Amino acid sequence: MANTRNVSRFWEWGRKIICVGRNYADHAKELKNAIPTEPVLFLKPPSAYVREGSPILVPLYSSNLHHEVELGVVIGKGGTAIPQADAMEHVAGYALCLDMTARDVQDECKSKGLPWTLAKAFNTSCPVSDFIPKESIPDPGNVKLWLKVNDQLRQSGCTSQMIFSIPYLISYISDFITLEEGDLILTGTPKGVSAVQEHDELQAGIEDVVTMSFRVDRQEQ
Ligand SMILES: O=C([O-])CC(=O)C(=O)O
Ligand SMILES: [Mg+2]
Repeated sequence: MANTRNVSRFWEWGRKIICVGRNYADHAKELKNAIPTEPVLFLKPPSAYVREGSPILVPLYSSNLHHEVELGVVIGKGGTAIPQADAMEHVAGYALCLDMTARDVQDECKSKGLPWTLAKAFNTSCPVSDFIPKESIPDPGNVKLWLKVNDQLRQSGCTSQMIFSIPYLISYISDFITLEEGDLILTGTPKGVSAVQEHDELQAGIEDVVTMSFRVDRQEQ
């Protein structure tokens, strides 16, 4: 069994954040991306974490910062080439996460064939909830996620819509990138992504499990 106690403050561990993109067909379509035939991966550094009480900062170089609500999977036991059948033994728990994305920068990177680093990995690009012990989400393949901006519902989806399941993702990622205790996997966002502005209030939740809220500020010059 994974040791859930150790990683309950996983954001302080300095471990990697592995993000899966285009894992919901409805979101891939809204951004006019093809439905992937294998997982699309990118990384955020641990400096991207932000916790409730601190604001999400719009980077100086972006004028189109988007929210993406996602289920995060916290790794409790590391491994390489983890078989799908064993994958859930490596999970300590979950977190509600936002994959904040400078969409204008990402669009430019995409058109130039450049990596998404400044679009996805800037400071405060990964707001996270408290740690959610594994037992609190018995079926991570069927949880409802939602996000509101200033009390207006923008995203509402269910992890049952994921193209690649959590066990598949853990197995796939660990073939190439060794997973370590305290790593976080962001499993992709459902449709409804949209822009946020300075002074907006974001509220997000996993139905019946957790809610969190963040204020948006502009980064100081
Ligand atoms: O930027 C994107 O659209 C890819 C992504 O992170 C997601 O689908 O969650
Ligand atoms: Mg995302």
